[in-house]
Amino acid sequence: MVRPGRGNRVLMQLQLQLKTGAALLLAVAAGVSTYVFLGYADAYRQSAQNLQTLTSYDLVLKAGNAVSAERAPSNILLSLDPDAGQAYVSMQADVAAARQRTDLALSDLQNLVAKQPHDGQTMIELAAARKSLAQGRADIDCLARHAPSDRSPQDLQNAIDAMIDARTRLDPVIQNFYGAALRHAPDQAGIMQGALILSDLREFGGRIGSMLIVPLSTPEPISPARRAVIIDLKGHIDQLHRLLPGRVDPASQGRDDIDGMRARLERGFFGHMLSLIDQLVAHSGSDYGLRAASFTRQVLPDLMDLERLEDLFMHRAIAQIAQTHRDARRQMLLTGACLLALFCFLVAALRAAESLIIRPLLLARQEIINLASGHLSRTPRAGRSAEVRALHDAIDTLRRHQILTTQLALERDHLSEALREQAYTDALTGLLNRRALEEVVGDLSAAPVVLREDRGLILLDVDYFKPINDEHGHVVGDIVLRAMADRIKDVVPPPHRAFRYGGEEFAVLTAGLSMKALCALAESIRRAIAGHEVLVHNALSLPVTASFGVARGEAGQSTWLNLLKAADTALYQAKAKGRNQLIAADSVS
Ligand SMILES: Nc1nc2c(ncn2[C@@H]2O[C@H](COP(=O)(O)OP(=O)(O)OP(=O)(O)O)[C@@H](O)[C@H]2O)c(=O)[nH]1
Repeated sequence: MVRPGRGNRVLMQLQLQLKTGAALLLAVAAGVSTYVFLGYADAYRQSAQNLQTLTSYDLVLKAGNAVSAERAPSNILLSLDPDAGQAYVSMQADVAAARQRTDLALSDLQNLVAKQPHDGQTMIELAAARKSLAQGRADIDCLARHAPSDRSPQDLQNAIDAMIDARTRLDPVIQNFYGAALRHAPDQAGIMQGALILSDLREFGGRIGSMLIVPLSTPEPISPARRAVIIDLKGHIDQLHRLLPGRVDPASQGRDDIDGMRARLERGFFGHMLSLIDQLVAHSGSDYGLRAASFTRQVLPDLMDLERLEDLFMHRAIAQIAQTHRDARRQMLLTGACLLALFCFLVAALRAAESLIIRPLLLARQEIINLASGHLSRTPRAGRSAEVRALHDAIDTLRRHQILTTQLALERDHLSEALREQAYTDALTGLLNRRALEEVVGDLSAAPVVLREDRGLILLDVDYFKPINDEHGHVVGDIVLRAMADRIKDVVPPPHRAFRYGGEEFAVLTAGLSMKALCALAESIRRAIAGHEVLVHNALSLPVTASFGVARGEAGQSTWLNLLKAADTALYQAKAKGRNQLIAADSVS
């Protein structure tokens, strides 16, 4: 039995399961991808912040170095005579260039501090540093305009101290940025600390040199106070030297990388410069053999090496963070792209499952239902996969079988109908036979059957038929019988029915006719028979008559047996009365 509702539900459930499965898969994938994506997004955001922090830290170190470095050309200028000509003018230009670099670095730093949420103290310290720097520069410019002999040692020292003070004012600013950088990029702490140490070494080395400018310029012995400062600074330098990271390999001294610079520092700053200072301190009070300008020029390359190494340190740290930043961005984009691709794949898979599986199954199911319901024509199909094609082949086989079965059933019905007709038809006349009448009347030997509706029965028998047979033969007799049947057929209208009752005897069974109408019908038959001779062939035509017995039974009162008896008796009477006439029986019980 076909159950369309259930089949539909199964397919709907399959569709729902597919969608639920895909949604679950997508949710899990989305969850995992989002987790990974957020991780990379966080790393991306963090690395961007770290990069910003390190860049800012680099900026503040550069500003500190610029302030420290500005002292070298200033110190040389203070040891030159304004009448020295080109050397003086050239050094003035160097000082101006150094000041420009310092101003630029400080402006960058100030802009940075203004943008970032640092405490107001940083701005105050920065302003104080600029103020000291301006003071130092004014003092230097003032002193530089006078002949060396007119420059008092104290004024010189004041100018140098103002420049040192400017750098000292920057220390808390640098510490602030260092602390922030450590918090944001703790994995770069070693490099950042190394850079800070180098910046401090640059400053302390510069300060020792500055402590010697006045004695070398005057020249005069190094005062105990200056000596104490120099010893203190050397102590700091020793401490920082021990903390300075990096492997010292003399073999790498010629290279420009971190190891090369580190090796050069050992030989230059920690070797040559500190030895030179020790020598000058040891010669205090005698001839130093060196003036301030040449001293400064000798130690300047060692100090600049400190700056270069610091640059290398910071560059490496920034490059590493920048790489992390790029990696995080790439991974973030990759994860996002994978998530999108997965989403598109699942949607496409769902759509494909719907068009390649669900829809073909639904259509195939409908086609099977149609076949089962007797609609044998092909319905629209979908799907090209081998499995669906196999299903369609199976449906086609089923259709062919259904068509064959239907044809066989039709043929069987036709055959049954033909057999049935044959069984109830008289072969000679084509009228219904006696068996057909008995089918209506029932078994007369059993209990009498009362009529369920008004019935009329006309029995007619051909008169003197035996002589026809005898005289002309049975073939002619058969022709006469067929002619009788044709005339009866012509006269008896449906739904009344005519039968060949046996031999040369016929019966007409009517329903719902009154006795008068019944007699009129019998009379019509009689006239149709008696009115024209039967044309056997061109040379022979035979006059034929028949006798009629007519009876009528009423529904619920008469029985079939009595109706037949009454009609038969009436026929007998008609024969007896001379034939070619009809006799109507009395009411039948
Ligand atoms: N040719 C032919 N003759 C048949 C057929 N069936 C019965 N007969 C003949 O019909 C004849 C009937 O004759 P009867 O019973 O003596 O009746 P009748 O000669 O018609 O005389 P009444 O009926 O008394 O007028 C018989 O000779 C049967 O052989 C048939 O199918 N074909």
